[in-house]
Amino acid sequence: MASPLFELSADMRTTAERRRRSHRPHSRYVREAVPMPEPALTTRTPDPWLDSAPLLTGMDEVGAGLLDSLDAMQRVAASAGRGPLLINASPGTGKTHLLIRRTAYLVQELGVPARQCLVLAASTPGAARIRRELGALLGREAAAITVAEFDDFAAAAPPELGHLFIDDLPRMPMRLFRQLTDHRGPESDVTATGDPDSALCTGEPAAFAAFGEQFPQAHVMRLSRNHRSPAAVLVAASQVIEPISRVPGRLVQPERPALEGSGIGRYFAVDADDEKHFVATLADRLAELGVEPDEFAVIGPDGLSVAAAAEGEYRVVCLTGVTAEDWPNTAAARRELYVALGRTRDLAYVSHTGSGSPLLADVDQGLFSPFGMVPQLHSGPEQPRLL
Ligand SMILES: Nc1ncnc2c1ncn2[C@@H]1O[C@H](COP(=O)(O)OP(=O)(O)OP(=O)(O)O)[C@@H](O)[C@H]1O
Repeated sequence: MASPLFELSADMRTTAERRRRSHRPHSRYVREAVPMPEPALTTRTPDPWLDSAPLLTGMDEVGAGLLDSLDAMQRVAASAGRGPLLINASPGTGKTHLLIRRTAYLVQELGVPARQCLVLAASTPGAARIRRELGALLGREAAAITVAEFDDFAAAAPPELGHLFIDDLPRMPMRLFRQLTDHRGPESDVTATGDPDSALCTGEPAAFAAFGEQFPQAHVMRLSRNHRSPAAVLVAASQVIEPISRVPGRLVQPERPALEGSGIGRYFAVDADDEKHFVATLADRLAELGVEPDEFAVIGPDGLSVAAAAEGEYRVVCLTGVTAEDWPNTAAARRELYVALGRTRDLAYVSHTGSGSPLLADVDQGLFSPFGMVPQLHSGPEQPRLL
């Protein structure tokens, strides 16, 4: 049963009734007030080891300890031998998680000197995460590993020819890629990760494309198990990116537990004020359910940009202002929608006035839980038809 908290406010009901009354008699749609469904949140954080165990039979001796939290494909990639390696996989498949463990594994198990490792991340939070997790895995030895973000490193002196790890290669500026790789042979020790579909740049992500030319013998590995988002969000994100994907035919397998009612909430707002009211109501309800403010990302005119949100992952992502004007059917908007949905751990919402972005029409409508003033097919008397 829906909680009374999600009933529409009295003034919204009045607006709804006014609209219904003013509806033209031959119109096919009327709007019906639907209360917000109760947010479906996970209570359990998956245990990487238990969840991956059935697939790891026979592999449990490989990198025991350091690689325990990896699934089978991640473990194969993390423990690969020397030489160039490219992990091409979608958001939430654990590319960064894997890169960190590969670095630790090479240092601790294969004897690669820590001071010869250079790990580069696209952003400050990304570099901080890598530093923190390497510290937890390697202890004091981690301090000898250079971890930097692209922007800082671009200004620094060229590195020694050690093992190079690049997280989020599609975002690397081409000049930095050249600076780092021009003097390296085709069999150099370079591990890079990335999803070309997530690059918000216009045109091909140049450094990602150049990796294959610079290192033609690189092993390219794909990861299909998604450890971040629920199935409904993954399917919707795949349907949005599919027409323009740079990696056609990519498989995505959800690993997060499926929850009842865990579709994508779609709020049909009456106007801008109503949309703001919805976001505030949602924020209050999530707070009551124990969702911390930094676990709830509002993306839109009054919230984060997609690029800013792309640095993190959130239990709840709410995309506001998803209108035809602001989210037209363009490759850039499509990519942004794919990236934004991909930040979700538990629940995603989209909200808009009017009928919404045409990109939403590419998503299987059964994946949405519509609420607010939802258009309904009018079941009035049939119109006479010409024979
Ligand atoms: N094998 C695993 N078992 C359980 N959780 C995992 C596993 N691998 C990764 N995760 C978790 O899944 C989430 C996504 O991982 P991560 O951020 O490394 O993915 P990513 O592919 O780098 O994502 P993005 O491209 O969006 O930055 C994180 O919360 C991470 O802790």
